[in-house]
Amino acid sequence: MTSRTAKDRLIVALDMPTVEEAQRLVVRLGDTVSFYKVGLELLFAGGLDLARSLKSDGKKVFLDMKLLDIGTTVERAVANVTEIGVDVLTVHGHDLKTMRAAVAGRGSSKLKLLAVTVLTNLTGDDLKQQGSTLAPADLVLHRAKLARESGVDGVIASGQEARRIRDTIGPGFLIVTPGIRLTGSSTDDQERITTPDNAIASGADCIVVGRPITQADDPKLAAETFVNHIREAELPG
Ligand SMILES: O=C(O)c1cc(=O)[nH]c(=O)n1[C@@H]1O[C@H](COP(=O)(O)O)[C@@H](O)[C@H]1O
Repeated sequence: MTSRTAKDRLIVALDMPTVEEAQRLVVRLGDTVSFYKVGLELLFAGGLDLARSLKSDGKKVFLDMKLLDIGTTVERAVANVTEIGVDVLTVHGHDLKTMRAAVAGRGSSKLKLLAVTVLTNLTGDDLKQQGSTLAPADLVLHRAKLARESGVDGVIASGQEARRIRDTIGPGFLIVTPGIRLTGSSTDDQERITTPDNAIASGADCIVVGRPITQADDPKLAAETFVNHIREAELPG
């Protein structure tokens, strides 16, 4: 996650119903994509085996489990995840206990832990329903500070919040941003979206892209387009 070629900064979310479909997509994407996210949908359809096989093919793998439970359970679950040999794991960033338990469970392994701040499909009204009086950007920043304090490696947030997180917390703290869309494309069920260019220019380390690539007529071309946007955003000035 520390390498910073434009290609390594694109994480493709393999949100697909079956491992076979995901494998076909990985073959089509070939060398264009080096980093994959395996999340809840695929995890309940044999996704862990796919995660292992992606690792043995030299890809980076992000296991998106969004863990949230009592500390003992989180700690032991994360300890078991370290045995799988993936690169990144998500936990919820709601409280210090969960994140500290994840850090304890990671032990001395190289597993990177990312805390999910406020899901990118949520708005201020959704937060009010949850009983929070904070605006999404303020709650994200609050949770990013907790995440820093807990010892996890970084956060998942919208690109809209990346600049504030980077300015407040500084370098060396990972910011990974889903909810990425090219200008004019469908937002699907996402709310706090940004373009890849804006996310990278705002200090994001990596962007997560699912449907704009997985459901594109030409997924390889779509992935190349996102890598090009990252590259352009990296250019000085
Ligand atoms: O943890 C995540 O990866 C995540 C957090 C978040 O706040 N928002 C979010 O969309 N995601 C994931 O990022 C991916 C976004 O997919 P698309 O909207 O299809 O690009 C999905 O796999 C989501 O599960």
